[in-house]
Amino acid sequence: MGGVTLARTRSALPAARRVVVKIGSSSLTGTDGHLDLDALRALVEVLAKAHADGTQVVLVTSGAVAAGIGPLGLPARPRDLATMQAAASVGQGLLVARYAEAFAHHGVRVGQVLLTAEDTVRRLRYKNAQRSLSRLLALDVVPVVNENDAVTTDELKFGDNDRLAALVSHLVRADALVLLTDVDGLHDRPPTHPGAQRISHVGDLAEIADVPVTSRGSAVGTGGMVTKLESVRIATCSGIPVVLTAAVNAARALAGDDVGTFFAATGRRASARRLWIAHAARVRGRLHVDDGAARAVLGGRASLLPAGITRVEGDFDAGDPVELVGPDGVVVARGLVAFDSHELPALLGRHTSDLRASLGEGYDREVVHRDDLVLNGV
Ligand SMILES: Nc1ncnc2c1ncn2[C@@H]1O[C@H](COP(=O)(O)OP(=O)(O)O)[C@@H](O)[C@H]1O
Ligand SMILES: N[C@@H](CCC(=O)OP(=O)(O)O)C(=O)O
Repeated sequence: MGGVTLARTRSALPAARRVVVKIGSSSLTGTDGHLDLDALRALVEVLAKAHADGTQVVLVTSGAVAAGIGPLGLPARPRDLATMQAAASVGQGLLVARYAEAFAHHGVRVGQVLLTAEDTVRRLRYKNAQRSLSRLLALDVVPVVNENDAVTTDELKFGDNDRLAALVSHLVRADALVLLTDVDGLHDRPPTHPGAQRISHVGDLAEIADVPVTSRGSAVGTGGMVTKLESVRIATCSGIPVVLTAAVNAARALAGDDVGTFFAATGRRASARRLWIAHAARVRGRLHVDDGAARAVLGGRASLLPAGITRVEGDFDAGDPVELVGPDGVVVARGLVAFDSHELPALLGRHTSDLRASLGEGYDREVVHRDDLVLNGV
């Protein structure tokens, strides 16, 4: 599709050849917490029509945990990891079976793809997921994506599907992302507040910096508006426009009508790895750096060496995401650290030649390599 101009207006939607559509738990469940089959079928009808019109569709769907609540006789959505895993394991099969039936009704085949955060950060796994998704699309199948909740751990979990959807959009090089939820877009205050107004167009996220959003979602959703805006940030800063609207408006959103909130694309595509580092859900520690190191890193070309680190916070392993904090307490960058936290205190403030001489080869390496560093805001 076209370049920057198209992706700045809603005309990007009808022009899109490939869209990622994400539906949240809140839109797929009834008040009793069970899967709402009518809502699911209504969405499928819209997506099958888009598919028939020649748009490639990737569906990112929540609802596995919600779909497991009824069959397991749970009183409400579980909050502990083990019961969530169990509910998702029972619910995911049911969820995909319902999608397969509903799409089959329109002559469309679906393929289940379960991803973890690891699939977007490890290069080989990223390539693997990309190959699988693009083959499914080439075979005219609608991939039905969810997080692999039954096996993901707390540390490496997207948790909500909003960020997963943004990374999937990137993975498949989507022309647009549609986030479907239980409210018609971003409002100028939480929509339960009297007088809340829908915001129709956001050209840049800075415009809505003062809009109050809560991370408390519906009874079954996760993350509320906060994770949706994080997803919007990941997508728009990598060139993908987003529409955030109520599930009942899905068809109109795809048609480019004025429903929900349209977020214009602001940046160019970045690698999924860099996006993940920049937006990784859980930073495991913080490296406090001196002024010289902060400036060297902000300059964009330097790796972080032990000599520039003044203090280490947190308990992390080599490979974990950490924040780099300047002397003024401001986070300057995020990166993947190359040492375990317990190894670092002995290295702080020391020059690499000194470290090599006293501790041996391997200890003279960068603490965060520049390829693993992303400046604040990408
Ligand atoms: N400023 C705001 N504008 C719109 N919705 C908001 C805002 N602040 C908080 N929210 C809440 O975010 C909720 C949607 O998030 P969530 O329940 O996680 O949905 P989903 O299951 O679709 O991911 C809405 O029901 C709404 O109450
Ligand atoms: N992967 C989980 C989704 C977690 C969740 O609630 O996400 P969301 O409804 O998008 O806020 C599930 O299928 O239940």
